[in-house]
Amino acid sequence: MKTIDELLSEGVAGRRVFVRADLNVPLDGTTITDDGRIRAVLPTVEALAAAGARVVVASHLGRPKGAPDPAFSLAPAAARLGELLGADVAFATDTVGESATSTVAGLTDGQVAVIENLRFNAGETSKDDAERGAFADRLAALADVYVGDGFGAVHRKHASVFDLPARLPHYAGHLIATEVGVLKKLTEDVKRPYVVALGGAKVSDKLAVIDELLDKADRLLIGGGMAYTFLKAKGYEVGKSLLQEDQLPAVREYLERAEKSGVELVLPVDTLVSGEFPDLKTKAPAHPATVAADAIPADQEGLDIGPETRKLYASKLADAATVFWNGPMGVFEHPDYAEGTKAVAQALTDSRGFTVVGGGDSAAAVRTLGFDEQAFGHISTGGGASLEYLEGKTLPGLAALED
Ligand SMILES: Nc1ncnc2c1ncn2[C@@H]1O[C@H](COP(=O)(O)OP(=O)(O)OP(=O)(O)O)[C@@H](O)[C@H]1O
Ligand SMILES: O=C(O)[C@H](O)COP(=O)(O)O
Repeated sequence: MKTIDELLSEGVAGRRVFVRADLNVPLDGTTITDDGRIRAVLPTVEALAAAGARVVVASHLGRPKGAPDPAFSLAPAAARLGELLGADVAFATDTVGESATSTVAGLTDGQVAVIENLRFNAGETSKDDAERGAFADRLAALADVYVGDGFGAVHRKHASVFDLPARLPHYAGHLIATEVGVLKKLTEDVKRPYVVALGGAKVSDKLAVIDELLDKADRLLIGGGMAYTFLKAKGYEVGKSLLQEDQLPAVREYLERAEKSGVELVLPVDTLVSGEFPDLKTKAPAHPATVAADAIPADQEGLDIGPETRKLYASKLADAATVFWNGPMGVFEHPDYAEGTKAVAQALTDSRGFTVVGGGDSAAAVRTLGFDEQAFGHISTGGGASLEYLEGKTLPGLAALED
């Protein structure tokens, strides 16, 4: 894999460089609540701009349905990138149309532009190779060189991640190089006990990872939206909680395998529940109840791990030599459901082992809940991406950067 350092030594002045970043930041309306993913790509963008490149930054944001949707505009991220760079950043209001073409044509050496959310075009995420390829062709027309630096999206076989680098000379940016360097340590010579804590809401994406982790980790702690499919698989009622019904047979198999192989698969013993999802805007008090994990009422939804589980998980993390954590333990964006995530973050900061936090929301949680980033071994910008890397899978966005 060639890196940006090689590109810089070849010289980039006057060349149009397409930087595929992951600017998928959490938003409250148009306000960015955590800009970690924008900061993470700064070294690459700054180095290219300083070397006189005409930098075209592109990303997805959220999951719009293949057409423009103002709620998912990248405009706030472009503005924040400009603030962090201390420079004007041009913004194209489309991806490959008139605005993008003229914005890129108008760049002078050392200037930076951001184009609109790549997922406003159905070709970006299409499963059809030809449709993705056609979009990649149009993106390729905007640049001379490709730099992959959107680590959080390298597990996606999407046009800008997988097909575009095949069409241009391609290099890995600083963020991807750093992320891969750290995560490699967890696949090669991992110090034990190795404990993995999993939570979050992308349950269908992430349940499959457990299959592999059962062979690699010594202990798995399950929280967040992920937990309820496990509780259901054990025969408990989970009410209105997040549930991945179609994966119940697989989860039952995981429980059996863990039992046989001696891997500790630890599930919540209690949970905070409510009849309704909390208001994340007003943050009005939610008054959750605490119930045992096998006593979730039919009309209630589990929204955080409970106090006994917090203590249990802290104790299971205390002796870890290596910890990987992805996915908040609850709906941490609301203060009434943040304690589970805080307890796990605290246990990691107290740990003397090597600790890695992965994921857009997990990293945002650590920062917005007031933890010191320096107290963690590494904070990865990718959740799904880092999990799939740890699984040993070939990630499309990394494979595409190979020579
Ligand atoms: N019990 C729950 N019910 C519903 N949502 C939950 C629950 N627990 C956590 N969440 C939500 O999970 C979301 C984060 O999940 P997600 O899987 O996207 O993690 P992530 O760290 O961002 O990883 P990635 O980078 O792969 O997206 C948060 O917005 C949080 O509110
Ligand atoms: O938040 C993430 O994990 C990345 O930005 C990828 O987003 P996605 O899960 O919508 O592809």
